[in-house]
Amino acid sequence: MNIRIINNSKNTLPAYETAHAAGMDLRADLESAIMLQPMERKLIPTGLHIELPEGYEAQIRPRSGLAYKHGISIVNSPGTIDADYRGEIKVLLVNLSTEPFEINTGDRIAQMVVAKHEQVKWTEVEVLTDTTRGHGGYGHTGV
Ligand SMILES: O=c1ccn([C@H]2C[C@H](O)[C@@H](COP(=O)(O)OP(=O)(O)OP(=O)(O)O)O2)c(=O)[nH]1
Ligand SMILES: [Mg+2]
Repeated sequence: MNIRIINNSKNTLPAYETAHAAGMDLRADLESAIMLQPMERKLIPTGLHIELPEGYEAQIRPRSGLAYKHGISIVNSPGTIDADYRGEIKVLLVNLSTEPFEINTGDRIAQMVVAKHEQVKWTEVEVLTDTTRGHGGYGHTGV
């Protein structure tokens, strides 16, 4: 599918790194390098604006390599880009390690998965259909 995009950064457009990748890597769009101190969070600009079709969302997810090697994650993971959002896509990074982490413009900081979603209409009732699970949850089948 084609999606309209504005790229106000000097970075290449987000791209799938392998043939069947689900996510496109997003790159930081910065005027100068940023340091993320331990437990600090910062909203990182990408310079990108997109026009998703109705019925689609984009999810902003952490990259496992950055998470494993440097403790870099996303506070609101997965971030949600709504189809009617026209603002700049930003990534809310957090440094969960004990070492400062430097981010430079062009660094691949997150990945974006475009997915279909439903919008539901509620049918309000007094009783829900019974199931074997019922109210069981939070490990009620064992750990
Ligand atoms: O990681 C993110 C999450 C959100 N957004 C943008 C796109 C999204 O459509 C909008 C609103 O996000 P969300 O609904 O998660 O935030 P909110 O706190 O509910 O704000 P709003 O009241 O604007 O919906 O912010 C981003 O750029 N990056
Ligand atoms: Mg919202």
